[in-house]
Amino acid sequence: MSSSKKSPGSELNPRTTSYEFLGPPGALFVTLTVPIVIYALYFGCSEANGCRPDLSTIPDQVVASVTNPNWWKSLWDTEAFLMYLAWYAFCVVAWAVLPGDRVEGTTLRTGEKKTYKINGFATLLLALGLACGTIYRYGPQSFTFFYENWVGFVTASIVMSVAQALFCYAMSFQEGKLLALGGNSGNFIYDFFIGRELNPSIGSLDLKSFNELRPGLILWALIDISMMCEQATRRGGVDKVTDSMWLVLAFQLWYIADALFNETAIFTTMDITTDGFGFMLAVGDLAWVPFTYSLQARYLAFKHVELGPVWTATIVIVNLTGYWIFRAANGEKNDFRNGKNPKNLKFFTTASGSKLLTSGWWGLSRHPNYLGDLIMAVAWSLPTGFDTPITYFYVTYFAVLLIHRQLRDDEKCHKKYGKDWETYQKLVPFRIIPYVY
Ligand SMILES: NC(=O)C1=CN([C@@H]2O[C@H](COP(=O)(O)OP(=O)(O)OC[C@H]3O[C@@H](n4cnc5c(N)ncnc54)[C@H](OP(=O)(O)O)[C@@H]3O)[C@@H](O)[C@H]2O)C=CC1
Ligand SMILES: CC(C)=CCC[C@@H](C)[C@H]1CC=C2C3=C(CC[C@@]21C)[C@@]1(C)CC[C@H](O)C(C)(C)[C@@H]1CC3
Repeated sequence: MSSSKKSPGSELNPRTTSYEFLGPPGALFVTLTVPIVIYALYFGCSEANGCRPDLSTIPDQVVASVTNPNWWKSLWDTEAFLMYLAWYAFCVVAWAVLPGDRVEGTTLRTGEKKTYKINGFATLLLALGLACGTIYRYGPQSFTFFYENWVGFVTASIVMSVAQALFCYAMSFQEGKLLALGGNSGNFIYDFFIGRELNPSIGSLDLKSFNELRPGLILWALIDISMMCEQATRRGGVDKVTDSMWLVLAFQLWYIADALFNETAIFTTMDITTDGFGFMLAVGDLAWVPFTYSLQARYLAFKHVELGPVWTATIVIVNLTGYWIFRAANGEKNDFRNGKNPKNLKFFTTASGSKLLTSGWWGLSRHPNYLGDLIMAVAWSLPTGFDTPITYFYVTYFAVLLIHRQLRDDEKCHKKYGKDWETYQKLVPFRIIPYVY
């Protein structure tokens, strides 16, 4: 920490009195549902069923697997678990040894600022370099292990998420910890899910930002590459990979590289400023992102969709439009929160002293960045064609997540800015999509 002003006591760590996610039952529901959905997307969208599961047989299949006392053994793979641990260790070692600037985050309730090491992009380049080197030297068939051992890797990442969430929950009871305002209800299920401590760390390694940007996000890139290799192996070479697979790979790698290139922009997001690090973020970062966001690439590994130039160009335009809105909006807010206003945008000064942009992208809606992200989500699913709705799961889930997130953020800002937030809502009436929502 860069300066010490107040040490966290009960006045800085008040009890959480209002619940989100419908309280402990909702938190328990999401805790159990997220791992189930990750497995269900794998079994429901498989090569065997062509990603068109026969819904009438699902109840019988579920009963048959759950009544088999050894069902859990089919989810466990020691080799995949060890490989996953090696991957996680690689990310930690890369963070420790690769050079990177030390950058301060936003000001915490204590008046302090945390310092973060910025070398996520270098870690991505190293991981991509090693993966591409392996594929170049030994061929695409040497990099298909994620496709072949999918379930084992999913289980490994879920075990890691549970372990980290439990560890952080236990450590949050140590003296002097700054807690998340929303994660200190006293109810284990709820606080474990939301995250009790705001910024848990081991030494100078901040677990929340590390997990959000490195082991899960970079793994997503490697999984996509592995899916491309699976398709290349089946089709007889990387030069035979379909245009649809190249599009998904290019769009998602670009998104991941963008997040890591703009690593410091994460410090003004809700996850870092507001949420604790609990099971929600741990499983979201480590399991959900790599194994559900790569669904389109996994589908294309076994279903070889050819788009042709017109569809390809159309989808590229959709993705570029989304990316332009997403990057410009996040850039405007991030610059502004770091005391810069290069476009001379209009703003509104609240009684708290904090300012809110009212022109540029942030004058069009209260979350223009969500709109750009959603448009990109559509562009990532379109290359899979229209044979199955399951590859559009990401678009549907993401729309629900962003609408819910917007509601949570509105509530947070209302608490923070009071009447000024209502004035701001009148100045910028649309929530996400200008003139629509
Ligand atoms: N791919 C994925 O799965 C996901 C991607 N995302 C992306 O992450 C990015 C960050 O999202 P998120 O953290 O939810 O939200 P935002 O980046 O929109 O941050 C919200 C915060 O910005 C500040 N703010 C709100 N309005 C203004 C304004 N007019 N001017 C200046 N500051 C303002 C407020 O904080 P304060 O005033 O306190 O500074 C508010 O709490 C988005 O691009 C989103 O699309 C998010 C979730 C999942
Ligand atoms: C279902 C479930 C458990 C959901 C938890 C939500 C998480 C999956 C998402 C919460 C916020 C996220 C962000 C990104 C990935 C998804 C999660 C972790 C993000 C890292 C993706 C890349 C972007 O450029 C980003 C850095 C802006 C973004 C930050 C928020």
